[in-house]
Amino acid sequence: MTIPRDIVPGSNTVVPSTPSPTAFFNAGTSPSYEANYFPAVPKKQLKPFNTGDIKILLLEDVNCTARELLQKEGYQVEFHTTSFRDIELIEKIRDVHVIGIRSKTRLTASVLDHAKNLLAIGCFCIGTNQVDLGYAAKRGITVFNSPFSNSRSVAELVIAEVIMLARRIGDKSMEMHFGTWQKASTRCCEIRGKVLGIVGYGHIGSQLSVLAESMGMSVLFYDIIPLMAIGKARQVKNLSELLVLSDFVTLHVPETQETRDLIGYAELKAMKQGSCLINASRGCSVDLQALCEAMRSGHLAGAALDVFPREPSADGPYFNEDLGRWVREIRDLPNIILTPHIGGSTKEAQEAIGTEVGGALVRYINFGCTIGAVNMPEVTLRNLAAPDESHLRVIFIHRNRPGVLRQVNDILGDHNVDMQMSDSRGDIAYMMADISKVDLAEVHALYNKLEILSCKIPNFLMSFGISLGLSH
Ligand SMILES: NC(=O)C1=CN([C@@H]2O[C@H](COP(=O)(O)OP(=O)(O)OC[C@H]3O[C@@H](n4cnc5c(N)ncnc54)[C@H](O)[C@@H]3O)[C@@H](O)[C@H]2O)C=CC1
Ligand SMILES: O=C(O)CCC(=O)C(=O)O
Repeated sequence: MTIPRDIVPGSNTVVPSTPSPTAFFNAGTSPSYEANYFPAVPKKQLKPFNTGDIKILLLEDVNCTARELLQKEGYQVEFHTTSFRDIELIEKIRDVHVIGIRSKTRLTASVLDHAKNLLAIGCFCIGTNQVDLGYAAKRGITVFNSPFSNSRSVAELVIAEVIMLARRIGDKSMEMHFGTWQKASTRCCEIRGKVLGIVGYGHIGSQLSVLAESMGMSVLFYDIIPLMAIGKARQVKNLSELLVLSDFVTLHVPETQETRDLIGYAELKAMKQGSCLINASRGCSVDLQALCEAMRSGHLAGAALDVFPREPSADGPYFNEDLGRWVREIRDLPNIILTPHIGGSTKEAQEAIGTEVGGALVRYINFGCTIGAVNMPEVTLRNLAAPDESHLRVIFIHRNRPGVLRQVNDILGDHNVDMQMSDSRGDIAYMMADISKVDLAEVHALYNKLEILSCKIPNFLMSFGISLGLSH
């Protein structure tokens, strides 16, 4: 078993520091980012570890606000504009401590098994369906996302699409690009007075509801939970009722077992003759074969798709049959707006996401704070103030079993436990404690005692705090 290096050469600070699954920090404050969060406390100067040793891999063109924020902390940041497929991803993820992705990179259990040092995953988006959240938690890997920074952008795209479909703008524009002046506007209508049916009335659905009403539409929504309707919107009892009554149906549900093929043959048949379908949630929610048939038969007048069951991993001429036979069929249909998963891709949204997720990662890496995590209990402690040099922050991620805290506190008990917080989420519990009167020489012993507790999350390589300490 390895033990943590405890002294930064030339300084008197404790190094083993990162929070997975047993880690130690000098409790205190971080150089830059943290100042915004705990401004009132006279800060104890903290250098919890050599931030230059932290390796961060950012994929899928994560916004530069995040890159800058992470670089400013001194981390090593490797940046790529694309996502990677499994083999390449496995190579890349092997040694990094943090990976930042958007919606395309699939972090399955088998990929995560190769990530020997991984502490945290930043999903720079809303959806987290691309990550095996449960498995990550079992491995002590904390996952963060940005729950609503791009909601408005998606809602605005959808409202634009409602108008474009009503006026068949996609086709008109295409004709003009090919040199055809065709002024006929049969089957074009205003959206005022039409019914918008929203499936999933969460952040995006409810924002869209406000926009749609302000443009004179009537809004119905269906959600699996009872929700307060905004304005004059009305919640309907079931999906069928919504489908029968709506002129435009738009999906804003997460990817789950229940939302897979939510709209198939039967649902499309139930939709009003001449109505339109919009999907900017996840591709697997609509059976595309059924949609193509409904469009070809004229039952549906139009559709807008921003998401697809399979999407290319890089930009380029890849929206072709390699993704599936449905691509050809869809590309050939009239009045269908196709966009490359850009619902959340605005300057405002991406900057906000970069700052939010980047910030959450910094707080986690530097302080073990899990606020904003989607697969771990949310735990934080206030900072210790100057000038006490003998404080240590202990993070212990463990299985949620009776008696664990007693064991842990037996070990910490020779010191003063200034602050402690513990919370659990399912089978995983997260304990953070700030202890004082710790001699640096005692850190190894403390670490070793915690390390052998059977309830600790098994970590095949003893994780980052340790390997960082001893590997060089
Ligand atoms: N196209 C794009 O670029 C983007 C797509 N998205 C997708 O949109 C989804 C929704 O985003 P938010 O509104 O922020 O999520 P949210 O979590 O705020 O709302 C989702 C709503 O769907 C409801 N829901 C869940 N299962 C349902 C079901 N079977 N039937 C009806 N309602 C159901 C939930 O109760 C909740 O109210 C995300 O999960 C993501 O996949 C999000 C952002 C950008
Ligand atoms: O912008 C992206 O890459 C993904 C947006 C999205 O689908 C999400 O936020 O869930």
